Amino acid sequence: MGEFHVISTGQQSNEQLIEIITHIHSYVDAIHLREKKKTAKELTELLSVLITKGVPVEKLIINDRVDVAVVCGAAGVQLAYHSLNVKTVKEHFPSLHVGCSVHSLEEAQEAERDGADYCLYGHIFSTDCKPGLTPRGISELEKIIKQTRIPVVAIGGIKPDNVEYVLQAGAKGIAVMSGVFLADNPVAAARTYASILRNWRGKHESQRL
Ligand SMILES: Cc1nc(C(=O)O)sc1CCOP(=O)(O)O
Repeated sequence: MGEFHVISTGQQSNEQLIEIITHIHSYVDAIHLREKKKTAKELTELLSVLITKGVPVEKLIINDRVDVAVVCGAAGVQLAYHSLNVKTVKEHFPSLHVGCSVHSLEEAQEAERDGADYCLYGHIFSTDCKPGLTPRGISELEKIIKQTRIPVVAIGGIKPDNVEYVLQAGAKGIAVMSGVFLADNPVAAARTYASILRNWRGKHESQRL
């Protein structure tokens, strides 16, 4: 409970990403490199520098590029509808942590059947990253969580003041893009989310004792 995923925007240079990620990795549980415009070569160079600078491979998740994830020893991949399918990736790379991006109950259940380790479901709240699309909202999130057995991480418009709602709905965690990578101060932003998640975990773990 209370996992913190951050997702790169695809709008930043390797230098900017290195600067941000080397300063925030200790506050987060997973760093998704969602760099659709970067070549395999640019991505592997980025990963190589991040790893050399001490970013743990266990936290590195590569969006879509199974080849890059495997070659660089990243912990996982995040697959979308246009990616290799979850089942194929799991068959070939059983030790790779596989997340699947889903937008409906049917897709979440399919991801589960195919062996995904978790799914990212969104977008929950309105976000500039999905202009013109209606957000799915908390009650849909809750419905999906109740009807799937794999962990559901909530994405889309997650800001410090709405984190609690998605956790209350039963999400395994949150995934944040602009709230961290496009913040004026990404380190302070990451620290803020991490602190909210830590408080939430503290409160809920003590309630279970
Ligand atoms: C990358 C992505 N996927 C989504 C989905 O619904 O699958 S929403 C999204 C963007 C999330 O950005 P922000 O945290 O800035 O709202």
